Amino acid sequence: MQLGRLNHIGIATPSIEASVAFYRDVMGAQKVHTPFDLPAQGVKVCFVDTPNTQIELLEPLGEGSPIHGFLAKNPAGGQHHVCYEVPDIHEAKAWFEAKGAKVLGEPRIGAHGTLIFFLHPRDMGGVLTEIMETPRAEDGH
Ligand SMILES: CC[C@H](C(=O)O)C(=O)SCCNC(=O)CCNC(=O)[C@H](O)C(C)(C)COP(=O)(O)OP(=O)(O)OC[C@H]1O[C@@H](n2cnc3c(N)ncnc32)[C@H](O)[C@@H]1OP(=O)(O)O
Ligand SMILES: [Co+2]
Repeated sequence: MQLGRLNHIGIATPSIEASVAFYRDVMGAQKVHTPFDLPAQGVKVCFVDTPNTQIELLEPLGEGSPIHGFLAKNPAGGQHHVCYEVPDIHEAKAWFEAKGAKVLGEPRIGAHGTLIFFLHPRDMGGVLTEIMETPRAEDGH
């Protein structure tokens, strides 16, 4: 398996609106994308571009959101996960399983429209890690 680029850093927040204002007005973000809901993943998402990657702002969506647990421990929000790209999601899943890392659930469609999965933080040096298949040009993402 070949580790690709850092696609995004996931930041949990109680308010995407407030976080957008912070990244725009304090951090000088030049491009803030339109927020959108991902009900299947229990999140509202807003991407903020940086020159070499993206910030993925995540607000809980619905009772079962995985963000609720994080915000209960970190009410102001905080760094939630990192996401790396791979050329083949199924090859990557087999790779990490062979390394003994716990893959959380089956690959599913993520915020960029390609297959993703998560690796448990305890197997990743304490960092919740998302693996995402690199969008192909024809995917338009
Ligand atoms: C997919 C759409 C979008 C995209 O980019 O495409 C997203 O990124 S959506 C992001 C939100 N979705 C997820 O996070 C799914 C994967 N997450 C999970 O399955 C859970 O959050 C899990 C298993 C990481 C934690 O579950 P839960 O919160 O119920 O368990 P605990 O609170 O008991 O935590 C267990 C253990 O893990 C530590 N932990 C929890 N969250 C994190 C984190 N974000 N980063 C690092 N460590 C984390 C927690 O402290 C506990 O550690 P322990 O030493 O046992 O106390
Ligand atoms: Co993510």
